[in-house]
Parts: sequence; structure tokens; C-alpha cells
Amino acid sequence: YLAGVRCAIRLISLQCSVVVERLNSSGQATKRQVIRKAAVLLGRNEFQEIILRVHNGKVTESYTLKEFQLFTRFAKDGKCTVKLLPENVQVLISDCPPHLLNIFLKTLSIKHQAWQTSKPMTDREKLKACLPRSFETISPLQQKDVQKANELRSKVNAPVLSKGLVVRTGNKMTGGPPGQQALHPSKKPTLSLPAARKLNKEQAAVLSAVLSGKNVFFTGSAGTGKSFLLKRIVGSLPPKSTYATASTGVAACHIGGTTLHNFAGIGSGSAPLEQCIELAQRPGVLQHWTSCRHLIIDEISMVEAQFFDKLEAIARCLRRSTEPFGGIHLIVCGDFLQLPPISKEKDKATFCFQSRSWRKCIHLNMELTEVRRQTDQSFISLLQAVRVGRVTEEVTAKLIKSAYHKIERDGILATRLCTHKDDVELTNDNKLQQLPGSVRVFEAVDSDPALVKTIDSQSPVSRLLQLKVGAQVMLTKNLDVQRGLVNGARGVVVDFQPGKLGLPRVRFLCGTTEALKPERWMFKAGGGLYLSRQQLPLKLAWAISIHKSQGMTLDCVEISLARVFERGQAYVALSRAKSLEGLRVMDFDPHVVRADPDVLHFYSKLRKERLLLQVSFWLYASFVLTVGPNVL
Ligand SMILES: Nc1ncnc2c1ncn2[C@@H]1O[C@H](COP(=O)(O)OP(=O)(O)OP(=O)(O)O)[C@@H](O)[C@H]1O
Ligand SMILES: [Mg+2]
Repeated sequence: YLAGVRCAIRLISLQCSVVVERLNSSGQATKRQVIRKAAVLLGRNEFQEIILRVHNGKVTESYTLKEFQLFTRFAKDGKCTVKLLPENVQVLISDCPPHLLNIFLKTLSIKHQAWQTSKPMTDREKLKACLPRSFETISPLQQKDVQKANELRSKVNAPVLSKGLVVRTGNKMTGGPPGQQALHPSKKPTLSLPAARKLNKEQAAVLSAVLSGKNVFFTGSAGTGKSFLLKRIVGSLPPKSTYATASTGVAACHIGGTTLHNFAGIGSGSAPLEQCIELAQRPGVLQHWTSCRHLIIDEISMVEAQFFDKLEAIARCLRRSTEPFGGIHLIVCGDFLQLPPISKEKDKATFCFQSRSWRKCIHLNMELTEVRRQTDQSFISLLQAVRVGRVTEEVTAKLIKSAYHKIERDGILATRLCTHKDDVELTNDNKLQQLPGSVRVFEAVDSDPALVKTIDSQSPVSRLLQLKVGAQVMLTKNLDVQRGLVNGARGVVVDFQPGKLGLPRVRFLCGTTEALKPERWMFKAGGGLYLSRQQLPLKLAWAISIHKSQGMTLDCVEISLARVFERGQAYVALSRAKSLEGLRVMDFDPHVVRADPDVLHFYSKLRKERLLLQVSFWLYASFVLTVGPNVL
């Protein structure tokens, strides 16, 4: 993969599966060539035309990309199709790391548009030029390419471009970046370089370690970008054999994955191993275990040691392998100083790192240290102290003082983080009832209403959403990061649009007022089945539970810690806030802040060992710098 990544930025090469189809005049395939392991490369020939090369390990086929259609609707799943119009050939690409495919498609479409501004040679001119045949890999996308393409877009009013070259657009296809709808000539959006936010050096080092095939556990305090990085890792691995999971549904949703329990298919995992193995062999579940090559687990702190050991044993058994975890590539992440596993009995639940198989399974322990959620250094230091259970007088004083913070703005009230789930429902229901005006109910459209429980367990939005003007709400999806419309953004319903749908308009803390429309969430269920829910990306936000808030970034929070019952719970609650000003702690008592001594011991041991790791850490980092930062 490392080779793949390196190529992706330098050579624009993709490691994927390819099917090449020759079509007849009615669009049916007359010849089909399947290449399971292909390398797809973009380059230029002696006339500076763009060439698509498909290499199957032995032979290379080249296609000139002048008139073509791009089908990019499933680019997020690592699939796209390039249809060459004069040749009537289509190249179907699949199982490609989506992040790399995104760069590839954007490079292709922008370079192609930029090429059209440069007066392509006619056949006659080519003959006259008598140039020797050549192929050079295409250079990485640069601002000047984007500029050229945009100039062309502003000049040309029809999709028919210079010298009779046509970039065909249609319902599912586009000459523009992936995921975009067909380009209407008068509404062409301005192109830009891939907008993916860059990883910092530490995150890049972890990505490199993962791509080198190592089983990695990476940790870091709240807000160091663990989940952010996990999303990039998911996008850099082949989708067919990569399973993104997390210990809770909310956390799974953050990284676009499923719960670890759902992946495993062994219920709570409390049955004896033999029975669990049987459960895992059910149709639909077995396929997870056999097709998985890369298993990603977020919020590992909430996974119980026994459960982890069971998964490890099942993997070895079902994959008929003696290697740890049946040879599955593990990418595990979380912060053990946040919420621990939920203990079913009175005994304290054991952490994953205390499991028998942990040491065998994890090759590398890495730590992210740069906090991204908060920017104020003194608040970051306060949180670091709380994380390890060190509540100094200064920390106590600051948190007690925060009880007087006025954090309400523009009618947007603070969200109360509750230790107990029942309080959450009660608070939200009561507050909604107390508001004047009539209530509007928005019902979700589920792909499979019979599986509503499965959907509920993974969905960040409920099936029924009740709203009124004045309702305190929270956004549950990243709609527009640049404009601050991100998951967790707080707002208030200002009115409902006229018409049958009566969609709500919400004023957000960032200052934007936005009419919201239903969004769609996809969930992986057992047996490769996909479930979906369509609902407004909102939930009531007078209160949410600390357990549900794990992994979230929140604008303005009020916390009552009097009933904290769990180690790490106070830290999770406090570390959701972006700033001390946006936080109000009622009745702070230093005794509620508790860090688990086993975890502290584990981390201090790791830290000692990291003297060793530090070397490789920087080796990775320097390697990344030579690979080129764009890809990261
Ligand atoms: N490289 C980056 N560039 C821009 N923003 C980033 C980067 N890394 C993280 N962030 C932002 O920082 C915030 C915290 O990131 P994230 O939620 O991934 O942290 P986390 O370590 O998973 O926290 P927690 O332990 O609470 O789950 C998010 O808003 C995320 O978008
Ligand atoms: Mg997280």
C-alpha cells in the first residue's frame, strides 16, 4: 500500500480491480476482461494528451482520454467508470482506496479541462511533428491547473469545448470532481484543489505505519484527532476487505462504520467460545470474518478484554490461521482514560490492553499529542490534568468559577451533559412541551422498517423527531465544514418553511441560518446488507448523555458532575467543550475526577517503551515527508 500511496501523489496510480468492456452500438458488452489486481496510471504521451494505463502485472493497455464520460456516483465506495466515447470501451474501476480514487478523479478531470485550454494538436499537426512515442506519468495537481480549468469554465457556456472535444455530462456522470451532480453549463461550480484537510505530522506517521501493514494501536487525549485520522485510514485502504468499526453506535457513525458487535455477530459475546464460533458462522456473518483483511476499531477503551480475546480466537478458528487475530490487520484506537467498558456484573470490567491476546496482536503503540479540538493552551493543560486525575487547586478554582459563565447566545442555550440516560429524555421532553406553539413531527424513511432496532442502534438521528419553534437542536452531520455546519454544531429552530414538508430553519451559533432537509445515513448490517435512514440531521439538544457524547465536539455545554459514577466520565464530559468559555460546570467536586490506576500504569509503561518507538516514529515521519505531504 505504501507503494500505492507514493504512486498516488507522484504517479497518480491506483491499486484496484479493473474490468475492461468493449461495447457494441447498443451499449452491450461484447468483450470483457477482468483484472483482479490492476495498477491504473495516468500519464501523457508525446503530444501531451492524457493517457490512462491499465497494468495487469504483465501487460499494459493504454487509452487516450480525449472524449470520455466519468461515472463517479460510487467513488466513496472506491468505484468509478471511465467510458471512452470514440472507442466505445469502458474501464470499470473497483475496490480502490476511496481517498486515493478521489485524488485520481479530481486530477483527471482538472488536468483534462486544463489540457483543453492548451490548443490540442490536430491529427495533421501530429503527423507532421514526427515525434517519437513516449509516456510520462502525469505531474501532481497544482493551483495553475485549477486556474486554467476555471478560466475555461468561465469562458465556455456550452459543454461542447474547443476543437470539438466534448466532456459529456449526464445524470450520473460528470467532468467535475467526484460525487458532484451533472454540470449545468450556466451553473458550473468553481474547481479547487482537493479540499481534504491535511494530517499533522503525528497523524501522518500513524497512517504510514498502518499502510506499511503493521498492527497499530494509537492513542492520545481527547481531541487529538484520532477519529479524524481513522476516517483517513479507512479511505486509504481497499474498501472490500476493510471493516471500520467502533465500540458504540455513535462512534461508529463518526467514522462511517458499524459497531464491533455487529461485525462480530456473536451477540453480547457472553456465550462460551464454541457457541460464539457457531454464531459467527451464520450466513452473512461468516463472510465478515473471511473477507476482512483490515479491521479498524475506534473507542477501544469501551471494549472488554474478554470480548477482544473471543474475537481473536474466533478469527483464528474461522480463518484457519494460527497467526494472532487470524492474520487480520488491526488498526485500533482510543483513549483508555476515557470511558471504560460497561461492566455487567458488580466486578470491574477489564480493559482490552489487559486481555491475553493484546500484546500478541499489537505491533506498534503510538500516541498523538497535538490537541486539535481546543486551542486555548491553559484549557488544554486543565483537561490534561483532569485526564490523569490530578485536580490541583487551580483546576478546581477554574472549574468552580465556570458555573457563572454566561454561554447563551442568540437564543441558543447550553446543552446539558447528563450522567444518566433517563435524565436526558425527561429534560428534552419537558423542555419541548414547555415551549409554546404546535409540534411538528418528522418521521424517518428507513430502508427496512422491520430492522428499526438495528438502525436505531447505529443512527445518530431518531425515527421520530419532534420540533417546535424555539427548540434547542444539534446538527448530527457535517454539512459544510467551512461554514461551521459540523456534527455537534448547536442551534435553535427559528421557523418552519411554508409548504407541505414544512422543513425547519435553524440558526446556528456560527451565525448561519440554514433550512435543513433530510439527509441519508447508510449502515452496514450483517451479510453485506446495507440499511439506510433518511431523516433531518438534527436532534434535540437541551440535554445529551455523557456516554452518547463520547467522541463529539460540542459548542456550548453545561455539566452537572454530581452523579458521575464512572472513571474517566468527568474527563469525557469536560473535554467535549471547545473552550473554557463555552463550558459551565455546576456543583464541581474534585472527588468526581478519577483516573483508573491500571490505565495510568499501562500508559506509563508504554511511555517508557516509547523511547524505543520514538525512533521509528520519526523514521516514519521523515519517510512521510519524502513521500510528499499532499497525499496525507
Ligand atoms: N489534521 C486535522 N486537520 C483539521 N482538523 C482536525 C485534524 N485532526 C483533527 N481535527 C479536528 O479536531 C477535532 C477533534 O478530532 P477528533 O474528534 O478526531 O478527536 P479524537 O481524538 O477522536 O477525540 P475523542 O477522544 O474525544 O474521540 C475535530 O473537530 C476534527 O475535525
Ligand atoms: Mg474520537
